[in-house]
Amino acid sequence: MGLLTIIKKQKLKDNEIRCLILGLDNSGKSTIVNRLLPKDQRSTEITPTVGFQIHTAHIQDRLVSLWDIGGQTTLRPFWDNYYDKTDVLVWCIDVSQPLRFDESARELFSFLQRDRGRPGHDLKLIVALNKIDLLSGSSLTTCVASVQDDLSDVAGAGAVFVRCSGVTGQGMEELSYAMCAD
Ligand SMILES: Nc1nc2c(ncn2[C@@H]2O[C@H](COP(=O)(O)OP(=O)(O)OP(=O)(O)O)[C@@H](O)[C@H]2O)c(=O)[nH]1
Ligand SMILES: [Mg+2]
Repeated sequence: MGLLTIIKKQKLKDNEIRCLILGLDNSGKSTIVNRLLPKDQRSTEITPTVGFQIHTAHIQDRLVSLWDIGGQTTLRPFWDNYYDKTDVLVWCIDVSQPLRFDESARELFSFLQRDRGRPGHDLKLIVALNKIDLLSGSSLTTCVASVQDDLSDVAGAGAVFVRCSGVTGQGMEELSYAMCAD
């Protein structure tokens, strides 16, 4: 391999972001990841993730590896394995399911227990308030306020909240920007 090729590869690597997408089952993680991919690489059908899937995409001029891990109860003990090398954690939550907000907050808390010094330092935490297309008007306002209330203490002051819909694509630009902004 020539020196130029090595330098080019290193540059690409330096610019790479490792993004971990976690959250409860059915919150829409894989649907969001699918939306972040170029149109010709998107799946037409998303099924519950058993284990994990890794995709790589150019987002906002950065090379991003997207680690999409299944959220079913039996898979959650394995989440820890992915924490260490993560640059950006996208915590996905279904805003249309207020009955699961507590469970989501508890799981995020427990996950961050691994190393609470990281968020806001070498780990960017983004909370994706997904499925906003299922709510409108005052119910959307109420649910978003409630979920932010439940999660903001756990997520910490530096966390960024983005409203989005993996199905309609609303808010995906903001999510991409939040993932890649310095
Ligand atoms: N209306 C609506 N439905 C969504 C949205 N995002 C995901 N869904 C639906 O929610 C269901 C679950 O989506 P997935 O992307 O498989 O959820 P997941 O979080 O990856 O689930 P696990 O892999 O089991 O952890 C699917 O039927 C999706 O079509 C959204 O923004 N709006
Ligand atoms: Mg999935």
